[in-house]
Amino acid sequence: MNDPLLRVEQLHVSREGVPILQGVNLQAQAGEITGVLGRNGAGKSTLAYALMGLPAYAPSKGCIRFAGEDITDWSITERAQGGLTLAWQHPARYEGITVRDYLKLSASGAGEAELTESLELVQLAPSYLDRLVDKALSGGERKRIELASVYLMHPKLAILDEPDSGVDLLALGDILSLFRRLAQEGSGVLIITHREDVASQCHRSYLMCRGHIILEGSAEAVKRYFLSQCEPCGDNAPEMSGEVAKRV
Ligand SMILES: Nc1ncnc2c1ncn2[C@@H]1O[C@H](COP(=O)(O)OP(=O)(O)OP(=O)(O)O)[C@@H](O)[C@H]1O
Repeated sequence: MNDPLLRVEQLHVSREGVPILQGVNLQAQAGEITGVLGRNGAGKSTLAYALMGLPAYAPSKGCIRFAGEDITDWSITERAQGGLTLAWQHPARYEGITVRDYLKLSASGAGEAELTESLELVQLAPSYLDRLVDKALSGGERKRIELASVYLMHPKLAILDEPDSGVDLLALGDILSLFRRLAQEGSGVLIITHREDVASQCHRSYLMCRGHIILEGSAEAVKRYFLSQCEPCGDNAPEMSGEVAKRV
């Protein structure tokens, strides 16, 4: 098998002295959608921020290899220039900038037709190009615009942190078809989600629990395990030991 686009090995990340990720191993391939499924607090966003290179999430141990390079010590800018992009769980507002100009930050050479097509893919009318990316846009509209900008970037790897958050009115199928299209055009897509119906659309999935990857396998098998085993466990959460995920 080809070297994967992304290979994470034994990643450990702490926040203010508290260990959050504890030996995470995972891979993502170009042209595929990979899912990381887990309940609230499992460590999914921490993983996304560590992959993107946010300084507060620098790993204490482990290695991130991307497109054949060890990027563990690369800055966010270097990772972005290398083709890694993150769509945030809660997209930012950019006061005073139009949607057109915001999208052009992702694809400076894009013409009007390309910008309009990217909005169509997230079910927004072309008239949104003239709107401002400010508080007058709903959270769901900002999220769709952010997803359109990720599409326009054609990144090597798009990391999508809870990509459906705030988009209740947008049929899940619409955003999933956007991700499928990104993958068909050659990007790797890493979806981070607590929704098993989102994860079930991936080519492969990982199940994360309390900072560990506990299971990897086909999206359907991981979903089945999640639904049958992963009740919210609160204080009764199992102690994690060992760092090798079960394969299903
Ligand atoms: N600065 C911090 N200090 C201590 N614990 C932290 C800190 N930041 C995050 N955590 C804890 O790390 C765990 C993982 O957080 P993270 O946001 O990565 O989870 P998540 O899986 O993305 O959750 P959600 O689905 O709710 O967004 C949580 O228990 C959280 O409380």
